[in-house]
Formats: sequence, structure tokens, C-alpha cells
Amino acid sequence: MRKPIIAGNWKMFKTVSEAVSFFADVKGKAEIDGVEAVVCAPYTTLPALVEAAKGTSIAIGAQNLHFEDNGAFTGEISGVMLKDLGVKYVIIGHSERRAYFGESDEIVNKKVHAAFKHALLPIVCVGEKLEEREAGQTKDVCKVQTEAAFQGLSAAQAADVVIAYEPIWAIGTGKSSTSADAEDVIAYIRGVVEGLYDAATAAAVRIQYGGSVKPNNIAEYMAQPNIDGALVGGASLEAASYIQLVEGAK
Ligand SMILES: O=C[C@H](O)COP(=O)(O)O
Repeated sequence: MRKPIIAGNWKMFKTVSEAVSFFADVKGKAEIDGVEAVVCAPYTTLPALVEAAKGTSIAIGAQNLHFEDNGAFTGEISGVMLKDLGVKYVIIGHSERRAYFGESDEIVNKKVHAAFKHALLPIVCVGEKLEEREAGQTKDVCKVQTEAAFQGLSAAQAADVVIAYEPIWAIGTGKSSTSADAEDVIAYIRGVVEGLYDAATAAAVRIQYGGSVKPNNIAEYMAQPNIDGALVGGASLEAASYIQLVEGAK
């Protein structure tokens, strides 16, 4: 049985004091049996959040990492550094990283391996652009991105990956994919994982939907058999809304 996972992706929002205040508001309330709650926050807030999360069931994640352990990479943060902080998850290959920072499928794969090297759990984002959807290429795009991201992973590692299916046209636009459409693509992605490994591995992988998920639509997504949670941007920034999302995933 796959445990639902709600991950907030704060993107480039919140100072340290704002992050600590958010955490004080959600502590105890966003801790619900049977649901894994995660907050993926800016690097600057991670030490304070890891400290605040001690003794709670809420996991802390980063939003990116460099694939090398160290070196002359000005402005970058490595898996060694994240592990040292006590971070559990790391988002890899978010469409904003792919679009604005040139992250290719090959780089995404290197980052996934770097995450496992340092015992961090990757949340790997895949999803199509609007023009790709309109051209009927949604599943092809997701297949290529998924296969590239998983290249060289063992079945045991693959089973621990969280995939976030995020149609790019649905991110931050208020235009969410219907739950039936999201289920169709996510079931397909699960099939891609089965093709790479086996049925047991595909059955173990958790696949989230992301793109304008809100407290008022989380239940529809969670009612779908292949959707195991959500990667949430805007609606994860307010404590009350984040708590409702975690409650809605039960
Ligand atoms: O990582 C989260 C996604 O980009 C979705 O963002 P959103 O919930 O603001 O649409």
C-alpha cells in the first residue's frame, strides 16, 4: 500500500522567520496518520526548518541540488551539504529548473543518482508543455523524461523515487488537469516504470499530481487509484491551506 505524500514546494518564497512561523502553525495539525507531509523550502530556511521539524512527522526537502559533491560551482549546493543538514527529500527536474536553468534529462538523471548517493529521496518532476499536450504528445514526453530520469537506477532505488506529474500549463495558472486526465497520464507513467523494471517496482513508486492543486480539489485527485498525493506550489504557502491539503489526502 502506497502512503500518500503531500509535498509543498515553496519555490522562491519565505524568509527564515516566515518559514519558522509557518512551521509553528502547522506542527501537530499537518501530522496525520497515513499521510506523509513534506515541505520543500528555499536553501536559506532549511537549517531552521530541520530543527523545527525534529520530533514531528513532517519531512523537510530541498528544491534542487548539484550532481557533484563539491567543486568550483559558484552558487550551487550539493547532496553532501543537504544530507549534512538533515534534509530528507529533494525535488529534481522541476519544470522551472528545466525551463529557466537549462536542466536537461541527462542532468536530471545525474541529480537523481547524486540524491541516492547521499541517501536523499528524489521527487522527480515530469510533464508536458501546452503545445506538446495540444499536439497529442503528453504521454511520449512523460515517457522520455521518466526513462531518462531512471536510467541506471536499481529496482530498489526506483521504488523509492517519488514522481511528480506536472503538466506545465497547469502550474500556477489556476487551470488544473481534470482528475481523470491526470489519472490517465499517471497510470501510463506507472506502466513506463513497469516496463523499465517489473510490476512490483511500479506498484511501489509513488506518483503525485501537481498543477494548481488546492484544498477544494485535492480530494478528487486522491480518489484516483494511481494518484498518490500532490506537489503543491501556491496553496502550500499558507499554513491553513497546507493543513487542509494534508487532511484532504487522507
Ligand atoms: O511544484 C509545484 C508546482 O509547480 C505546482 O505549483 P502550483 O500549485 O502553484 O500550480
